[in-house]
Amino acid sequence: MAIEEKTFDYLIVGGGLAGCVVASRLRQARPELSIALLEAGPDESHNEKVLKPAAARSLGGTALLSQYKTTPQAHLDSRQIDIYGGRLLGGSSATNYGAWTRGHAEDYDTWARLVGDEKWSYRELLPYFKRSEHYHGPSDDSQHGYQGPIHTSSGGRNYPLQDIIKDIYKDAGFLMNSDMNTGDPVGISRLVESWYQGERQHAGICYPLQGVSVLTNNPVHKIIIVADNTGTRSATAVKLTGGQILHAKQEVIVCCGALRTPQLLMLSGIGPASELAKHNIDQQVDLPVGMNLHDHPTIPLTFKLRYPERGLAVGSPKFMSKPDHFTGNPMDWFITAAVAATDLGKVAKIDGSSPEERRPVDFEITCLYTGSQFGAPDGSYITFGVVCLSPTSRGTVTLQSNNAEDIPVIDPQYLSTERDRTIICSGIRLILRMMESPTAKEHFVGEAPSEGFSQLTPTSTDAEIDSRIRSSTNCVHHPAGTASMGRVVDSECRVKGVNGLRVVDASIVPAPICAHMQAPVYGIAERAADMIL
Ligand SMILES: Cc1cc2nc3c(=O)[nH]c(=O)nc-3n(C[C@H](O)[C@H](O)[C@H](O)COP(=O)(O)OP(=O)(O)OC[C@H]3O[C@@H](n4cnc5c(N)ncnc54)[C@H](O)[C@@H]3O)c2cc1C
Repeated sequence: MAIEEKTFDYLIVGGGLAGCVVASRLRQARPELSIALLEAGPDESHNEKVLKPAAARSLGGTALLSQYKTTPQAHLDSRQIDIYGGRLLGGSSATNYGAWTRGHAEDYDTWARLVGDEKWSYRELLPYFKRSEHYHGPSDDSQHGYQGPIHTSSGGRNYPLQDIIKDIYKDAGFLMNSDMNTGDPVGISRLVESWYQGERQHAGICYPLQGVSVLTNNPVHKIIIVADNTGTRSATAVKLTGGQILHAKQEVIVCCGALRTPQLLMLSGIGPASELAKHNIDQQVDLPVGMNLHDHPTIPLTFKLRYPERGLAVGSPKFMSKPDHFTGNPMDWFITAAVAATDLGKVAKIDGSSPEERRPVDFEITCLYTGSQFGAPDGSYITFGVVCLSPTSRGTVTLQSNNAEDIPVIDPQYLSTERDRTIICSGIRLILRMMESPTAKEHFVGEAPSEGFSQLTPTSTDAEIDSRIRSSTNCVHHPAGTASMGRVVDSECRVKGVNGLRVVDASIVPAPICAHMQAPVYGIAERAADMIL
């Protein structure tokens, strides 16, 4: 696309979830501003694969979903794990699975404490969470917004196994939580999604961009930083991979997501000296860019249905004949929980941590009414997932080369701490125990491992479970923390040591949030837009 204008008030780099929110809010509040939103990928907002939940499964393998591979993971049998990221207007909000969870109030209060600024506490962020959502659920003005751009709902779910799964969870002692998005997600809650009436709600279409110069298919290669004669550095422009330069009168705002934002900062000379030197990049500012990568690892466990002919899961003709089964994810309930104190005691003995160091949430159990480990789903299986929501493992994003189009080197160090391995192991043991209940036995035959694995049961040894963890853990694509607030940006999202440069996206989250990341990032971007204004 030929770009007519060369100078804008704001240059927003990355037209993903956060970039669209910031561009839209700045323009709505101050229509006189000239704003360019520079997105590496195309605008495919009305593509069926983006809009419809069933078609969205075929986004994999297309250019709209970048498939990043991690480095071989030492604690996962040296496997390279796939992490996906959307590369189109709307970013990962246009390619994600649509789960809408806010996390625990304590996550944000910890964040506020870490950076010494109450603005990031749950109480202070709440208006921004509310501002982003249009919740189609019970009325609770104290916790929810009903006029925001993103329609969220848990309605329309009519899956045949919903009561059975709920009963299994209740029999295990978990209490119902009627609304997991109030700052306390603990318990059994119904899935809330950003699929609404069978269509994806994503930032690229839900946040109006009229009046913003949306420049798609325009990857940015670097931010141009100039120093004045006092040594003060300022971001003044960006250089596109095609060589063109666009100037910013006020600010450059980087919103490229937790894998690409650190890459762009380093390509621009912001990062650790040793890393930049490897690629002959002159250092502008020494900041720990690319450190502190955190993500949520997960492991699937598939169970075989006793009566698949009843049409209980994806693939069975009876299940497939019901159109309302495809208006969102084929799942109903989440369990959100902390690991048992006894399990933490075991961790404390190994890593020297205090067993009293407890968090309100360590993991989540999901249950998808589908299973595909033997090829295409045939309606015979369902799949539980254990997601480690409060990992203590931290990894890095570093440079592969000094070309913005190359994929950075991603090393999340999944399950590198005893605590994280214990959390996953506890979740697996919980599922195995729950599936021994009389209700579960009536409906399921047992765990159905893929070829080459032995079946897990409640009597499986820790070594057997550990072996499964190493060979089957992957991730739910929630990377964050690589331009961490407090270390790389200040509590106003400004890059330390460079005027006119901010980061607003999942990169700034300093410590893991017990949530799927889109609702938090919408809140963060709303908060940041207000700050910039
Ligand atoms: C497959 C998948 C499933 C997920 N499922 C869920 C879920 O169910 N629930 C949930 O809450 N979260 C989910 N997530 C995570 C969630 O979508 C992300 O955490 C969130 O979108 C992050 O927002 P962001 O603004 O930080 O980055 P993104 O939304 O990823 O946006 C980054 C944007 O920057 C662009 N960009 C990158 N580099 C450049 C460059 N050099 N120049 C110009 N543009 C650039 C990219 O193309 C992209 O559009 C999922 C993510 C994926 C990928």
